[in-house]
Amino acid sequence: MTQTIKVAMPKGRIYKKASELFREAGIPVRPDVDESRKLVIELPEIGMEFILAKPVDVPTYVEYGVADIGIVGKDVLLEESRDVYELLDLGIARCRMSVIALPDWMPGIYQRVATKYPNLASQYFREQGQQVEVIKLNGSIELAPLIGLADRIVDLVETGQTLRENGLMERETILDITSRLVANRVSYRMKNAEIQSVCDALSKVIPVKTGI
Ligand SMILES: Nc1ncnc2c1ncn2[C@@H]1O[C@H](COP(=O)(O)OP(=O)(O)OP(=O)(O)O)[C@@H](O)[C@H]1O
Ligand SMILES: O=P(O)(O)OC[C@H]1O[C@H](OP(=O)(O)OP(=O)(O)O)[C@H](O)[C@@H]1O
Repeated sequence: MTQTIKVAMPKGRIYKKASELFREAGIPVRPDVDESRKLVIELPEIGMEFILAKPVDVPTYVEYGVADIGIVGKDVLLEESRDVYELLDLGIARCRMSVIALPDWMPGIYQRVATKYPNLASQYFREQGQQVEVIKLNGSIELAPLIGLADRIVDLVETGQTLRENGLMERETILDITSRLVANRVSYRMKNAEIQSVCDALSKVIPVKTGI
């Protein structure tokens, strides 16, 4: 007998691309989450259930096994350090994590860095031998150097539009990012055939890397 697979899907910007990928793989997830407030979507006809979560919480749901698999950006996966299996690079929501500053930024003795990713940023600057104070923010990170909260920021860059419109410069790239399919360790053993078949279906429709 096949068992139901619970999937933690990130709401927000990844949802559209991830749901498109599922539909291309023959799994009929609803294309748009904005029109409804329903957070659990059951698809008993194909033995799947979708949980719509805040992106940063996806690894938590998967680690605790309330979702068998989930979709999450590599940025969040590394920042959260949850105990999950990374199964597939889905090639969607491609961007990079970079160190960013105003054009006149100069290295100084006492430096502050603002970011949504305090763990990754602290590790990066430690490895670079740079002593910095990391300040955690939850969004609009590019504001921090503009209004004097921080000297530099660590944030995501996709098109570069946010940097251009705020007169900021990318100094170094830390990491290339895409969304990943992750699995709970126990589910991966107990529901292996079902998880593997989702994996196989998705891997056939992963977009080919173009550019950046
Ligand atoms: N500009 C971008 N281009 C491509 N991918 C991005 C971009 N910004 C974020 N991502 C990816 O999408 C994921 C979710 O983005 P983000 O954290 O901005 O969430 P959101 O969808 O806006 O929801 P929330 O703000 O509620 O967390 C990130 O973890 C990252 O992997
Ligand atoms: O290079 P771009 O194409 O301009 O994309 C980069 C921007 O996208 C993300 O912000 P998001 O839209 O998630 O807003 P927030 O982090 O400020 O909430 C990221 O934090 C950058 O600010």
